[in-house]
Amino acid sequence: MFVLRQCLTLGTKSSVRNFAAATNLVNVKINEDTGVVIMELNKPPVNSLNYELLEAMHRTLVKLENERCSGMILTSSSPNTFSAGLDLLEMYKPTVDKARKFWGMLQNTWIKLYSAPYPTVAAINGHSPAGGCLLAMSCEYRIMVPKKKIGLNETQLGIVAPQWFQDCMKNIIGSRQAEKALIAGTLFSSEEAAKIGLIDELATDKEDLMKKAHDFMDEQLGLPPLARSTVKIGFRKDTLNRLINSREVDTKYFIDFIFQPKVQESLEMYLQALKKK
Ligand SMILES: CCCCC/C=C\CCC/C=C/CC(=O)SCCNC(=O)CCNC(=O)[C@H](O)C(C)(C)COP(=O)(O)OP(=O)(O)OC[C@H]1O[C@@H](n2cnc3c(N)ncnc32)[C@H](O)[C@@H]1OP(=O)(O)O
Repeated sequence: MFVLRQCLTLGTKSSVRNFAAATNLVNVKINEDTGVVIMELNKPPVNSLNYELLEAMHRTLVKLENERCSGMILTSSSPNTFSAGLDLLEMYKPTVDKARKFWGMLQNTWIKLYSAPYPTVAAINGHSPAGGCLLAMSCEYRIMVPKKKIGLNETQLGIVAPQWFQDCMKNIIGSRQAEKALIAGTLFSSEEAAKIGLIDELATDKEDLMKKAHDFMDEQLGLPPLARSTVKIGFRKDTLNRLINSREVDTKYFIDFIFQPKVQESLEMYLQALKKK
């Protein structure tokens, strides 16, 4: 039986209440029979990743790992968008302290998600540009509804996908395809993404998406968990360590980059264009 609880919920009833009072940016549903969790991003309208949403995700991921959840399906409550990527307002005219805190939380969240020992599936129920694509790529398996867009489109916005975003893409679609996609800032349709292996499966609609996500999870739950997670971490450790060993440098790149007047100009124009749509 599924029980809907808000961020976070593997504890007692009273701890559920405490967490629910803290935030509703992430909904967490647990199948109490299997221990499989559905984490649903819930920041309307487009799940842009601001500090608060990332912090809620990070807190959830820490809890899931501590409580030994058996698997996690990542999806969103938005009808049209999985995640619009990083919240552009976090990068537009922030203070240095705010930008540093934001970037640190993004790094924390990615490290936890990418290294999660339990199986992870992205049930991509809508558009998934840039940081949204990063979240999807950090899961082990990706299933997507038709006729939406996914990719690392940063170049198109006059910004640059950080090295670890690029590494994730390279690990999935290979160096040549990733180089082309990153230079052009390509947003692939769901169908194109399936062709190049950026996503693993297409679903017909949200219901089919969740069914396929559960099917994948059932397969994974049939495998010995320690062997499974050891192989997973073996594949991911170089990519993880590359960021873990250079977090400060990565943060400095981010800060130096976004504070350039040209980058601020690009962000301003892009934000205006989004508002005018
Ligand atoms: C040398 C080394 C250099 C290292 C450099 C280091 C770092 C720099 C790079 C950092 C990396 C950044 C990665 C990112 O994730 S950047 C974000 C990129 N995101 C996007 O391009 C997506 C933008 N959004 C869209 O395309 C669409 O919104 C959509 C997701 C397709 C959904 O479309 P739709 O349903 O039609 O919704 P609207 O467009 O009308 O949007 C509704 C509402 O939401 C606002 N909004 C949308 N996206 C964002 C966002 N990412 N951040 C903040 N706000 C967003 C939009 O403005 C609307 O607002 P209003 O309702 O107020 O009009």
